[in-house]
Amino acid sequence: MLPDWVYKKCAEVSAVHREAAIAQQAQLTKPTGALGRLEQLAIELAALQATEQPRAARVPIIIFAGDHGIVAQGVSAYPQAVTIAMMANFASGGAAISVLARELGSSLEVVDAGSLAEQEMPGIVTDKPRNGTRDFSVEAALTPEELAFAFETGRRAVARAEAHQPDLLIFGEMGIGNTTTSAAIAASLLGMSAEEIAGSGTGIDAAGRAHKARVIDAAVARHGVAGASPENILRAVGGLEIAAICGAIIAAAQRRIPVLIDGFIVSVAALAAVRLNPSCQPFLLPSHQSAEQGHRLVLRALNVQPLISLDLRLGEGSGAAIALPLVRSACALHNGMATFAQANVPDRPSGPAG
Ligand SMILES: O=C(O)c1ccc[n+]([C@@H]2O[C@H](COP(=O)([O-])O)[C@@H](O)[C@H]2O)c1
Ligand SMILES: Cc1cc2nc[nH]c2cc1C
Repeated sequence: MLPDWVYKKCAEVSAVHREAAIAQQAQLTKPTGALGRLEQLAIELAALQATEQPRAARVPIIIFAGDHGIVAQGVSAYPQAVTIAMMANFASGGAAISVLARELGSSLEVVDAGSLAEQEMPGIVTDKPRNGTRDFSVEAALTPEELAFAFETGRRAVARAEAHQPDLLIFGEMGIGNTTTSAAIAASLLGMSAEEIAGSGTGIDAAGRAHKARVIDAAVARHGVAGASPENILRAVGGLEIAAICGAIIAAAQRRIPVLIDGFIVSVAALAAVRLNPSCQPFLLPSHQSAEQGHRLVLRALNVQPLISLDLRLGEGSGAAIALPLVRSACALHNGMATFAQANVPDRPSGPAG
């Protein structure tokens, strides 16, 4: 159902560079382990990038947008028209991620992966098989061909980003209704009830959340996708921007480009990517834990620990962008600190007493 490249092995993580980075960390002028998880981050990045000097300088941001037929069931606090309006806001520089991209010196590309926009929009790449998904409470969201197209959309975006020689990539998303879609995918992949995973998204109340969970559980049962293959889950209850991100993650890992994972929706796309192609797993770097209820469960399933937890629930790649300076600090420390020998600082004595 999906293109062959989706299943091709991702780049090898370099054990040689991991060992070299571990040895380098041990020589830096600090008590062993004193930089905590930043040490691990630098070591993993060195292994992923197969380099002695891990880098997080060039980090293009790509936002994939899509609309969701499921909004007809009253599952979002905001009108569907926000998706297209925010796409224009990203492109004209007024959205949170636009500000963060400028602050970080990152390029920002907006891809219409499946919004309801009838026409091409200025400053936005249009690359979609249809306008919006079907309402998955009544029929499958996508055809197999539409799903395959969305994966290619993700791969094409990564191929364009390669021109910037990225050290890392950040993928963001925009799509009113996409926390419902993501919760349906996550519930199906994890074999859990929507009650455990569905959150308040853009801000629905407790009654709205209970309704959202019922809509999801009924749809998962209707399509019979609890515990099904990721391909069937994405076709039945998926979203075009989510499938595009899934393809983009695999394509990035195949090109040895680590990805800083954003919030709930991007993490669900990452979980589907890992289920489709487990060799992309090491290339997923955590950023933040979103306020969306199910994010903790999805991060646990991905086996990653978030760097920060600031109750963000914006999406757009904003959590990853906010966490990027920590990754940059980890690299700068790894590459720039003096060793005990260079600085003439006495190291801890080796042996049992040391
Ligand atoms: O990234 C997150 O964790 C996150 C959590 C809640 C909401 N969002 C954003 O809000 C939109 C989806 O919310 P909703 O309520 O319409 O499903 C979508 O555009 C996401 O970018 C994002
Ligand atoms: C205004 C607005 C901005 C967003 N950015 C990402 N999701 C969003 C949802 C809304 C409603």
